[in-house]
Amino acid sequence: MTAFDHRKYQPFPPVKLTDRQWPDRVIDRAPRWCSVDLRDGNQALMEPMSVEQKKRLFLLLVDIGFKEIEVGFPAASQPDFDFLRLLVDERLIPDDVTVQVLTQAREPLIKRTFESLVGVKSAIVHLYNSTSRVQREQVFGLDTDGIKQIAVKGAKLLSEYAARYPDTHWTFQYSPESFTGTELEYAVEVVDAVTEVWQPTAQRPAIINLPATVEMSTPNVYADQIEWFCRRVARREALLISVHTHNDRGCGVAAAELAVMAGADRVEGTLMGNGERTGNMDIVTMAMNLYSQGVDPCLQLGDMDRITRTYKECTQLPIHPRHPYVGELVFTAFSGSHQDAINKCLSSYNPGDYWQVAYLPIDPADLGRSYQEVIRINSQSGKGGVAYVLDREYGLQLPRWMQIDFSQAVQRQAEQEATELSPTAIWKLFKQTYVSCKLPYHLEGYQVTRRDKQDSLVAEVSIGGEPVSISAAGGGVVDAFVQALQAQSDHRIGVVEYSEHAIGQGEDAKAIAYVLLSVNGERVCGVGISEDIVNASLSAILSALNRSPAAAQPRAA
Ligand SMILES: CC(=O)SCCNC(=O)CCNC(=O)[C@H](O)C(C)(C)COP(=O)(O)OP(=O)(O)OC[C@H]1O[C@@H](n2cnc3c(N)ncnc32)[C@H](O)[C@@H]1OP(=O)(O)O
Ligand SMILES: CC(C)C(=O)C(=O)O
Repeated sequence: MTAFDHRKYQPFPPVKLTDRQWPDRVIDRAPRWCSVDLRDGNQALMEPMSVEQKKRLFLLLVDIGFKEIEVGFPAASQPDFDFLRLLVDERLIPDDVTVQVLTQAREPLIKRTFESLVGVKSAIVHLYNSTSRVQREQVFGLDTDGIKQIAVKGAKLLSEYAARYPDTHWTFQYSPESFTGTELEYAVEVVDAVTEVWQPTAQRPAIINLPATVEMSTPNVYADQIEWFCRRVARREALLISVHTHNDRGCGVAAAELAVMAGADRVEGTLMGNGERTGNMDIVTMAMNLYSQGVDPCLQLGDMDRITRTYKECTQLPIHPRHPYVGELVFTAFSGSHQDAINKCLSSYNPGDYWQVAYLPIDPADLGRSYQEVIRINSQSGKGGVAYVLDREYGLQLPRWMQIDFSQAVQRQAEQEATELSPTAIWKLFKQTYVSCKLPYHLEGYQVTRRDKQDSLVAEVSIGGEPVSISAAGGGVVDAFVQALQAQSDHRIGVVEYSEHAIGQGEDAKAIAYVLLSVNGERVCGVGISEDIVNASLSAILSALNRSPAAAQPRAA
């Protein structure tokens, strides 16, 4: 028997709900969001945030548009208490933002919690106690009644203390902590007992938060739990059902999404999912998921650079490069077929169209990211990606046959170096491969005369170091030059493909010509770049000849 013995664990029991409604629902508007970065996120940090860091993160959360922010557990620590006082004393809480604070159901802690809130215009006091079987039996050593009494006692204390501070608009929140490990009938019983004390109304609702304190099942089971609870709980119309999921199984976002479909009105979570163990539900991901479905997330996430910078500075945590929507690499494709598809979709996308770009679920520009990073080149890349980089960085529009030719050189180089090739390295390789090869053929000068739709060309070419004058007439200068070269050598030379365009604009503009020659039946590409298009075209032909093994042995007459 190995230590990895699955019989140690038991499956999570399904919820008996045969007429569940949530699978057919869609989310068509954002839930009420509550950020718990400054509490649940903070309590999970190796070094909890300083007051100064908390202030910076709070201001960011306000700018993002959170209207409910859990700012701490003020009775638990002096920095949390001091931070709340700073928010009040420096008048940092906007009128449309409600701060939330967490407390256990113990009188000294509740008393201190209310003291920390003196002078706040509006606040949510969040009371919790664990209700799960494991906690009842092993942590608290109490039966179901004993645990319910903790909640009821706490609820009464909240009402009593709130009455002492009538200048603040109070909202009460209760969490049957470890809800996912609590029998549903019992969770309803405890919550009903709490709301019996508070007597919430539709005008003055209480928040009932149903946490997946530990994620214990697949998200559909959590959704069943939420739908079941919403159907059975008393005073449903006077309650805001909130969910607070953790990510132990990696499904924190999915669980919150399904829970909203199952009837939750409100979602608690943190930026980038920081929080206990594998983290809280990631609000950025859930909000961006909504956005990518055409639903307004009601959070301003466009300045993602500021969000990630502040997050990293305040939490001292890195962000994984593949973190949904936010990671450094999530808008980057290295692989060839992805690059090809992205390149094609981006070139046919017009602003105002629905976003339909393969492999990019959202427009990187919406998060302040650039198209620059979309395609990067390594040994997994293909011609489309290389062409995209050369176009984006250097204005080159490689014809397809040229893309195929050059991508082989890129592939070889990427494999040799076993690393990513930067745009500069690709450009250097392009010039080395096509433009800088000046032996044995080199163009020294030329003269063209056009008469009766015929170009007569006289060109000075150095062949293997020997200056040679060649001449011919043809339908165009390229045709004339090829004929002149052919007459000069033993080789059969034909132009299979030709393409040209300008690079840049104005005085600095250059011409680039691409050519695919057939030399004794063998295909070879060449490129010429020059201030003038004729020079570029002739140089492209010589570049191809220089690259042709057959023509590498010229017969200079
Ligand atoms: C899922 C969550 O994230 S819940 C939030 C968790 N966050 C934190 O704990 C961070 C801040 N906490 C703290 O700083 C401390 O725990 C404090 C200051 C709140 C309390 O510290 P202590 O008084 O030393 O108690 P401790 O945290 O060990 O609590 C254990 C005691 O409180 C009781 N208790 C725990 N939770 C609750 C609760 N919600 N309501 C009432 N009593 C509770 C336990 O039964 C235990 O009682 P016992 O001493 O009679 O055995
Ligand atoms: C206090 C509660 C809501 C909590 O943080 C949790 O259950 O994870």
